[in-house]
Amino acid sequence: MEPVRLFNQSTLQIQDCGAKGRGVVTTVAIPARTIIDISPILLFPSEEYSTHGRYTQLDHYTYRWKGGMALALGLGSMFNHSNSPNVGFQRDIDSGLIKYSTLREIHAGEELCISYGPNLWFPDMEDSQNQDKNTNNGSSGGASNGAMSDSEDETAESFFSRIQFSDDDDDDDDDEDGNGSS
Ligand SMILES: C[S@@+](CC[C@H](N)C(=O)[O-])C[C@H]1O[C@@H](n2cnc3c(N)ncnc32)[C@H](O)[C@@H]1O
Repeated sequence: MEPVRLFNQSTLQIQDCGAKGRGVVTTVAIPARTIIDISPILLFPSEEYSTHGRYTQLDHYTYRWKGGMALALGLGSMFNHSNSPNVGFQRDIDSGLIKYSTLREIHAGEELCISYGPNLWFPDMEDSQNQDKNTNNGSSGGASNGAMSDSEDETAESFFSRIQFSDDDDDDDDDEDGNGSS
């Protein structure tokens, strides 16, 4: 593999994003179509993932990948979901990397979000109905909310089909538009 230059992330920070848990926020404005991060991945072969990984915290963090499931190391695991994402991603299967780029101009202080696709496994806190519920219940929500129990009875097959991050080498252009659903 050729050496890959990574990015200085001094203008991005991880912070508490309320009911969504931690998220990535920019401290400066970023122009559209700017690469903001390149995350190397750790590949879990399909069998290992279906036997072990899916029963762990990885269940919240992995991307579909050729031959299994991939954990993005670094920022790639920290982007929350939005139905109107401001960041797209493109997988480089051969190099084991995911490249993240802005889809539009982003203002200082904005959270950077990708689209996980249509089949979310948690109540989307960007959805105003869920925000209301969260406020009314006084629930903290976030990465460990009860939504995961909804998937406990799923088969491995349905589990793999509900994970949003893009599944197909040929749909990288879609990913760039933030619509990299399976
Ligand atoms: C890849 S992790 C993102 C980082 C995570 N927020 C954290 O604190 O580690 C995905 C998890 O973040 C939470 N999440 C992401 N986007 C969300 C959203 N729009 N609404 C509610 N929860 C969200 C969910 O719990 C999901 O399983």
